[in-house]
Amino acid sequence: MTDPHPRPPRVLRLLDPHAVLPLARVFVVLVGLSLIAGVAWMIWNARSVQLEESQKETANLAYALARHAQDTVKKVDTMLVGLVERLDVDGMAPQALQRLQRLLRLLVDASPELHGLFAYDRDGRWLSSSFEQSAAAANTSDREYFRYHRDNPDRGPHIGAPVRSRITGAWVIPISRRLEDAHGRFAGVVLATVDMGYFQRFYGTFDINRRGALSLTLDNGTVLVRHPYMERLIGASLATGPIFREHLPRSPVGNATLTSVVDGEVRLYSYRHLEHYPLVATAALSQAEVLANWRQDAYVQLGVATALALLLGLLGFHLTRLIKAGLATEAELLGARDSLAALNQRLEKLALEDELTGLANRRQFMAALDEEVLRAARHQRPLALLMLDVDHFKQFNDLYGHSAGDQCLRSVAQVIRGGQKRPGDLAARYGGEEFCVLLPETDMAGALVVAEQIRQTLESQGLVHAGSPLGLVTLSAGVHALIPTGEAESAAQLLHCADRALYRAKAKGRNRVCGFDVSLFKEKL
Ligand SMILES: Nc1nc2c(ncn2[C@@H]2O[C@H](COP(=O)(O)OP(=O)(O)OP(=O)(O)O)[C@@H](O)[C@H]2O)c(=O)[nH]1
Repeated sequence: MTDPHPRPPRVLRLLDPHAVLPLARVFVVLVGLSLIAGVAWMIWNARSVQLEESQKETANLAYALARHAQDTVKKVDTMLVGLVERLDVDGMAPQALQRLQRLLRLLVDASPELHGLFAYDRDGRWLSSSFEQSAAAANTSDREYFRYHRDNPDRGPHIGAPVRSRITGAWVIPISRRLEDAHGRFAGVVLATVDMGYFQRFYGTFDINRRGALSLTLDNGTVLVRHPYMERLIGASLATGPIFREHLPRSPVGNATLTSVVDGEVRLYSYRHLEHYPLVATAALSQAEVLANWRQDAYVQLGVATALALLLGLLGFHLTRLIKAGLATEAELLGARDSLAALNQRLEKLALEDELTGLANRRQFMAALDEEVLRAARHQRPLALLMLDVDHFKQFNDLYGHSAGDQCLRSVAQVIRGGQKRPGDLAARYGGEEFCVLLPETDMAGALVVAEQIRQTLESQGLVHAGSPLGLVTLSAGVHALIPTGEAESAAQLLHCADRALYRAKAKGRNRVCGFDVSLFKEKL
């Protein structure tokens, strides 16, 4: 058996409006999530780009600081080399030292980075200086740089921790070289003090926002210069900080994002160890400041994306409501269509069926008769018609009443319905107490047998009819069969002849079957 409602293919099932509703919900959620995810990705990407750019900026800054420190120290050291040479050649006689003092003053006046130039003997006593002789600076043997050169044969430059000048009180960075006599013994120290303000002014020209930091340190972590200036950091040690502990031992140049050991600020750091001196230049920008603009943009973008996602959600909600309403309307329409179809079927049945007996009515019978006549004519096959009429039915009604008469007609109809043997046979109520049975593919002999069977069956039912001579309900039947010519009159001819035969059955005493016999009828058919 074929399924009256076959399952549609998968693609069509997806287009089914009931499947569309969850699909629409999933679609709206996915689009909303994709929107937010896309914007979040863009924001995160912009953050990485911003950090990368800022890190490049700090690397360039560190390079500029290192370059500046390198040039400054080199220039000062070149002067020290010249001074050592001069003392070696001219000796330390008072006249030579007086000439030296004039030179030292000229050099300091011509060098903005210099605070002062000094020469001390092996005991740390003042030999010559760019300053007038001062009691405070008369002996320098307690200074770290002096002790370094006294105890160390190294003749290279030495950069010391910052100290306060004993003459001016200013912070200075001491750069010094060892003096030796002809036998290579320690003979004293030449010293250049570099003005810390010189570095501070230079560092102040860079824009590092409010919380950035620039510094110059010895490679052991001792702070020489720090911008913005912090008194407590000058000479302090950053040796325990991550740059000196972890990064510098691995690479002389590098970048890192670190939390400052000084003030706890998270900064993007770039450091660079000078090529020829034990100095490290460091530039750092505050991560919070670097990301400030990005953060503001991110809030705006996220706000817009969230608003769009909400709007999308609202539209989706509205859309699903519309789909739901559409589905409900569709269901109602389908229900109405089904009811209408059922009603139509019922009306069709009513239009073709006799209400009292449930047999085909006269309209259906006439249509079937025309059709069967044409079919039989086409195939040149016999077609038979029985006309059956209940005997003395008027008396039955009169005796038992109209509703008992109806019931009797139903019983008769039941018997006649039982007379239909083949699927093509059609029993109908022709009108009143008169019935017809149409028998395709049946000749006169076969039709007479069917009619007789019906008559006998009714008789054998024993339906009491006091007004009938037999005391039972009986019927009379007229039968005719023919092979239609195909002309329109065949149907009328069949009806007419069967009716004539019925008339004859009635005339012959009722409760009998008569076939139409043309010889017995005078009239021309
Ligand atoms: N109860 C009932 N009676 C009907 C119906 N249709 C027709 N009749 C009655 O059937 C009777 C038919 O009577 P007649 O045509 O005189 O025929 P008859 O009394 O059967 O006599 P014969 O046919 O000559 O034996 C009439 O009294 C009709 O009123 C019906 O649907 N129900």
